[in-house]
Amino acid sequence: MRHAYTVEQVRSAEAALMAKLPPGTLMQRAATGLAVAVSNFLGRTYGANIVLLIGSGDNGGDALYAGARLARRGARVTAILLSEKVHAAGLEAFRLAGGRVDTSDALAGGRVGASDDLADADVVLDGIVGIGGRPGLRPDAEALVRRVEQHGVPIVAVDVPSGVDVDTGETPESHLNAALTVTFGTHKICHLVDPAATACGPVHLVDIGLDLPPAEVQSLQADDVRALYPVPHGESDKYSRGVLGLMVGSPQYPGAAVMATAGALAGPVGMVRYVGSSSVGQAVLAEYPEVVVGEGRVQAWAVGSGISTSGVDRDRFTRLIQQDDVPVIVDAGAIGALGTKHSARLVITPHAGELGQLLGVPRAEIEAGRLHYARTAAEERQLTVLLKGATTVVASPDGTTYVNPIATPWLATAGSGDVLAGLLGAFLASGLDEARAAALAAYLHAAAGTLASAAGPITAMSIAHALPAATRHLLSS
Ligand SMILES: NC(=O)C1=CN([C@@H]2O[C@H](COP(=O)(O)OP(=O)(O)OC[C@H]3O[C@@H](n4cnc5c(N)ncnc54)[C@H](OP(=O)(O)O)[C@@H]3O)[C@@H](O)[C@H]2O)[C@@H](O)CC1
Ligand SMILES: [K+]
Repeated sequence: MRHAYTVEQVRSAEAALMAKLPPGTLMQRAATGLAVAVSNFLGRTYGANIVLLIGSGDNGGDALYAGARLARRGARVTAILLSEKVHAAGLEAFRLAGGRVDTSDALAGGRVGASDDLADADVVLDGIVGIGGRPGLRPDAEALVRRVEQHGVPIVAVDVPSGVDVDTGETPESHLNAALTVTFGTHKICHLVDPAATACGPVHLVDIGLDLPPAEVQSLQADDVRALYPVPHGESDKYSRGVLGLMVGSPQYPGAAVMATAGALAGPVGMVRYVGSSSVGQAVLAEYPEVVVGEGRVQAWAVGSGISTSGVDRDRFTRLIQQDDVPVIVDAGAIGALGTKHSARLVITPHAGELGQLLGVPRAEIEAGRLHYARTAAEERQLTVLLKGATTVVASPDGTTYVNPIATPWLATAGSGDVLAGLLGAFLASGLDEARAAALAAYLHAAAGTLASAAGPITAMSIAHALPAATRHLLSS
């Protein structure tokens, strides 16, 4: 599991550890890990041209100490100071190691020399601001960063890409985009949550020995998927593996029922029941003869994919969400049919527009604050939210939050959400709790999309068809 923490949690863990160690130990651990990561990124150190952008805090201190190490190993390292006040001991160590300080009118924004340094750089280290910063780049920093981008020089962000909101993953102001982020002690929320997560690039974690409380945000990794996946055993039968009821698809969108069924049958479920109009039932049977069409006992329901809100059978839906023994996935049109009260355990699977409608918030605001709004909806409505998007967020009413680590823009294809609803239903019917079922489904759906897209553009059915191979690969690796 990958865990992410708030700045406050990181600061108090750092303070507790620093109290037990000689002064400066943590920064030296951070700087050593950073220098190694930069060397690995470059593939060489001797002779490399490295530029440091240095802000006023300890983030700049990390970069200066790492720069000193790289200079001692033969790199040509130049620091551009963005503040009159920088980490004094770090600057001294940097100078002693042979590091150069670019003084070319740096604070006034002229930067003739800085421009030359940047044009020749193999990499730029962003030590402008770390977890102590406010979102946004100041004009000086912004001008330099844009120049780095113009020269096409890759940026390694120290701890976090400067400008992002560390605790929310939001990017309300200008920020930089890193080719690699090297962070210390633990992941922070901006490393996992978009849009900031995209700005981080790959994230390399340097262990500095922090002792941390339970995490704010978690992200499943391949070994978690292996541990959680309900693999059938010798005593399993179709009922104990779980029966999923699908109330999805409509005469207008019969394909949604076929795609949700495809997703469900590629999951861990023992049996799928279809309940709905006979023409849609026939379409499902034509593709999947193993489906049982008609009423009967189920361990979970998936409702709403391929049904408009006006097409939802309100009486039936209200009864489903007022019982308390069978969890219900509420997708697409059914999200719009949700009232304020329910007794069943619910998982809603909106995209940003649907969540916006539910909360009365513009779609763009949801996109910019995905974590916040997923959590708000989960808490206010007392249900689990799987918010679809480039990075899928799962938030449950008790605060447990997962962020899907795999993003593939190819997943944005018609019917992809129907496959996901079916797959999620399969995990829920197999007995997993809502948050884990949603996190697993999002992970495998994205893994299957990634696998399928290796051969080019994908359709929803190709995602479903790649699910068994993606699952097999994960379970056997
Ligand atoms: N603590 C530890 O044990 C360890 C910490 N470590 C490292 O320390 C980092 C945190 O250091 P930190 O607390 O000094 O904060 P940091 O982010 O460098 O600077 C904050 C200052 O920047 C300024 N500023 C604010 N917003 C800004 C903006 N948008 N753009 C530009 N400037 C802005 C503002 O000062 P001002 O300029 O306003 O006077 C503010 O005071 C952490 O990320 C990690 O790298 C590691 O060594 C591991 C051990
Ligand atoms: K930084």
